[in-house]
Amino acid sequence: MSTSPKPVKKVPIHLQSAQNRVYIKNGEIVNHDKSFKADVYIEDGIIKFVGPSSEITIPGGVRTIDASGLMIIPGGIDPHTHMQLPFGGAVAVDDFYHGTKAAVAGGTTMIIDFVLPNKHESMIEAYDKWRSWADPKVCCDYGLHVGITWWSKSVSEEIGILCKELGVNSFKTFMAYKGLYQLNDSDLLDVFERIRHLNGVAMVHAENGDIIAKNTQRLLAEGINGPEGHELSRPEEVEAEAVHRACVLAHQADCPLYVVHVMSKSAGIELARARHRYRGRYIMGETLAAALGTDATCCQHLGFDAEAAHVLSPPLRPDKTTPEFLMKLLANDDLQLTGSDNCTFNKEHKALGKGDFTKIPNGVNGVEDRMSLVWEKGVHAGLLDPCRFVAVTSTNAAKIFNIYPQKGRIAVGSDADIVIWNPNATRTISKDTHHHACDFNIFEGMTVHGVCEFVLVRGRICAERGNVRVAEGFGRFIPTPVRPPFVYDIIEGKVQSQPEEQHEEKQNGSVAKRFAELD
Ligand SMILES: C[C@@H](CNC(N)=O)C(=O)O
Ligand SMILES: [Zn+2]
Ligand SMILES: [Zn+2]
Ligand SMILES: [Zn+2]
Repeated sequence: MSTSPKPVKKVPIHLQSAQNRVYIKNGEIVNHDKSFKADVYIEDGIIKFVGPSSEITIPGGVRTIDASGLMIIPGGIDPHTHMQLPFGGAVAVDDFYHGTKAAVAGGTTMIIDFVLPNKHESMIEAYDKWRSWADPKVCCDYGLHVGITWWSKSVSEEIGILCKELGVNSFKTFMAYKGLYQLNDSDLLDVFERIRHLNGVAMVHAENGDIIAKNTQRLLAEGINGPEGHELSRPEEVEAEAVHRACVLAHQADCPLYVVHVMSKSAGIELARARHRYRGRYIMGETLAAALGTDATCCQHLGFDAEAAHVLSPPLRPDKTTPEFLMKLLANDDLQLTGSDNCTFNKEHKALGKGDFTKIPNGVNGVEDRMSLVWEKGVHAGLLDPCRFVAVTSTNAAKIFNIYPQKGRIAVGSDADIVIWNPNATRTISKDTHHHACDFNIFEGMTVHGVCEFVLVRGRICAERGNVRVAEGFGRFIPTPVRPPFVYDIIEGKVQSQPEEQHEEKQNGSVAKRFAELD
C-alpha cells in the first residue's frame, strides 16, 4: 500500500451555481464499448467527472450514492412509443405523463414517440399537436418521429421543414393498415428518395397490407372473428415478404432504413440477409420487449380479454422459439436495438373488437419492463454481455437518431441520464404494481433479473429503490439532427461497416449456416 500521497488533480467545484449535485461512488460503469470502475460526479444535470475517487474532492451538501456491487449504465432510450395515441376509435391510456413515469420506473430516461397524422392532415400541424400533448406532461426527455401516412408534394415540402427547423430526422412509413396509413411501392420509393436527400432516416412498418386485407375478408366471411383471427390474417411470411421488399426499395433509393418492430424469425432472417447483402449499410432493425419476453401461446384459449390484450401488429408469433431467436439476432448485430411500441388500451377499449378482430385497438405495454426483460432474456440467459445490453437498450438508438453522446453514454459532458442497475436483484411483473395507466400487463407474473436501484433523469433522482418521484413536465423535447454519422458515414463510404474479409466469412459462413435450417 503506497504511503506517499499521490498527486491529485483537484477538480474545481463551482458550488454557488450547482444544482442537483450527486456523487455516485464505487460503481462499475458499463458503456456500450467497455466497462470499468469509476466514480461519477453530476452537477446541473450534466456529468462533470468520471474517474477515480482520488482525483476529486467532493464538498459537503452533495448527495452521495454508494453503488458498490452495482452497475452504472446510461439511461434506457426507447425508440418506439405511442403515448395517448388516438387509434381504432380509442385513445391509448398511457398518456405522456403515465407513460414516461412508467418508463423512468423501469430505467428508461428517454422515449422517441410517433406523430401519426391522419390522411391529408398537415405533417406540421400534427407535429404541433403532439408537442402540445407531450411538453406539459413528460417526466423524461423525448424525441419525435413523424409518420408519413400519405404522400404529396406538400408532404414532401413539410418533411423538409421538419428536418431543417423542427428537430425531426426520422420518418415512419407503413406497408400495412390499408386505407389508413399504407403507401404503395411507388410512393415508398419517392418517400425514401426524399428522406435520403434530406439526410434523414426512413422507418417502416413492414407487413403486406394487401394480403392482410384479403385474408381478413376471408376469415370474417368464414366466421373467424375472434382475436385468433388477427395473427391468422398476417402470418410471419406476410411480415417477412414486406421486410425484404422494404429493404430492396430502400437500397434502390440509396436510403438508410430502420425496420421497426421485427416480430418473427422469418422477418429477422430477411433483415439479417439484407444487412449482409448491403454490407451492413442502409438497414437497421428493431425488435420489441413483447417479442423478446413472450409469444402468442401465453394467452391461447384464455378468452377474449386476455387474447385481445396481446393484440399488436405485427402480432406475437405462436412459434415459441421466436423470443430466443430474436435475442440471438440482437447478440449478433443482425438486429441493433429494442423498443417497446408501448400503446396501451384497457379492457373496455379492446372490447370494441368483440365479434370483429379488426376492431381491436392494436397495442401492448412494454416501456416499463423493456430494460428488465432484455436483461433477463439476454444477459441473465447468457446471450448478451452487459456492454451489448447497453448498446441495444440505449446507445444504438442515440447513435441512429444522432443524439450521441449527449444521450446513451456515461461520459463527461453527457446528460446525467443514469441508471444504477442491480443485475442480481429480481422483481415480479404485475399490473398491480406497474406504473402504467393500463389494466393489463402482457408479462404478468414474470420474475426478471435486473432492477433499477436509482434512476436519474438529467441529474434529478426520479426513482430510488422502488420509490418513483417524477416531475410532470420535467422532460424536454430533444431535437434529432439530420445526417447521423453512425448511419451516413457508412452510406457515403467514409467508413466500412465491417471489414470485407469479415463480411465474406459472414456471407459464406455463419449467415448461410445460421439460417439454412430455417429455409
Ligand atoms: C399503430 C402502431 C401501434 N400499434 C401496434 N404496433 O400494434 C404501430 O403499428 O406501430
Ligand atoms: Zn407499426
Ligand atoms: Zn408502433
Ligand atoms: Zn401474456
